[in-house]
Amino acid sequence: MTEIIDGNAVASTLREELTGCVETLAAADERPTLATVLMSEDPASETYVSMKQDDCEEVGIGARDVTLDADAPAEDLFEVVDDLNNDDDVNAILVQSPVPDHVDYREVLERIDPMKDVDAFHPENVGRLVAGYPRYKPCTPHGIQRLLAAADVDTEGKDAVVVGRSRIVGKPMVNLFIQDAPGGNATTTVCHSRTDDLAAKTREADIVVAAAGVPELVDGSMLEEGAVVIDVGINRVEAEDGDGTTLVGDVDFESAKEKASAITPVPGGVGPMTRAMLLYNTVKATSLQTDTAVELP
Ligand SMILES: NC(=O)C1=CN([C@@H]2O[C@H](COP(=O)(O)OP(=O)(O)OC[C@H]3O[C@@H](n4cnc5c(N)ncnc54)[C@H](OP(=O)(O)O)[C@@H]3O)[C@@H](O)[C@H]2O)C=CC1
Ligand SMILES: Nc1nc(=O)c2c([nH]1)NC[C@@H]1CN(c3ccc(C(=O)N[C@@H](CCC(=O)O)C(=O)O)cc3)C=[N+]21
Repeated sequence: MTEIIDGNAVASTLREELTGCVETLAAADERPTLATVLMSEDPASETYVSMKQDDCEEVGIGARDVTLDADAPAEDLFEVVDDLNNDDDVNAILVQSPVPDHVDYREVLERIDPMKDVDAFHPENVGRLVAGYPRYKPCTPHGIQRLLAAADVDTEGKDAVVVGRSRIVGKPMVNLFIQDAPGGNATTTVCHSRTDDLAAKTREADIVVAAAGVPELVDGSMLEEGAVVIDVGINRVEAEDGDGTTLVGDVDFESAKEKASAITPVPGGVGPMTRAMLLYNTVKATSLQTDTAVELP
């Protein structure tokens, strides 16, 4: 039987556990606060940001939301980041990507206080991760590690193939998989758009993480029997019946399910875990900044 890994359930348990940490911090008068910054009129970005705010409310984390016009000057965004950096009531900052073309996202990321950088995209946090002593683990790959653990998948000694090498998913996933730490010690191959014969690579894998942004790129014919399949893709495509749009992953779920021993669905797989790990990092950030000990789940 193929296990369908329930990201909503794993995320919900984690949120419940984090509520206790938030209470501990609040009792010390240090209730965590996450600021999200949205500079986009993209409906998907608006949805994610509002979901993050609902999550915060559920676990008792304070939410600040800053919205900027997509055509505002880059300086406005820099100023918002500076103000949030200097605001002692804000523990965590997330600037939703993508930002408009006239804004250099790299400059934004370098400006965020690394202690408040709960995405873990600041070069200091990336460097720490690569060097093997992460402060914050990037939310999506960290969430994937938690999903694998919840499905009793031991990564040690396994062959993992990561499809995609982005800053947000592929690269940090590779870095977590190759750490000598729980959830790591996998022998890891990273594939991208110039990879020759992707199917030959994925067929060698015990664990496939698909994060290419290409609808249903990985299908059952590209998998070894018994592989564990993690679908990161969130692609809104036209519904097959021509009636509106529907969400599909980077994996062809139906054919992949026939081969996989365990697989994440879209929606309800990696997405909810990304959001839960953001709450986790916000709690961790608050604990680090205030020297208030919490037992992170
Ligand atoms: N569930 C979640 O929490 C999250 C989901 N996502 C989703 O995950 C997907 C990937 O996101 P993101 O990493 O930001 O995307 P990017 O577009 O930044 O990166 C995509 C990566 O996939 C590679 N790629 C593209 N086409 C192919 C192909 N045909 N074969 C092999 N590799 C390919 C690209 O290669 P190259 O570098 O050569 O261009 C690139 O490295 C998207 O659907 C996104 O919406 C993203 C973040 C969080
Ligand atoms: N600075 C920054 N940090 C991010 O972490 C970040 C970002 N920018 N930009 C965009 C991507 C994408 N991302 C998702 C988070 C949750 C879901 C999620 O919860 N998805 C639900 C369904 C969503 C829906 O219905 O549209 C699910 O998969 O079940 C999806 C995608 C975070 N991102």
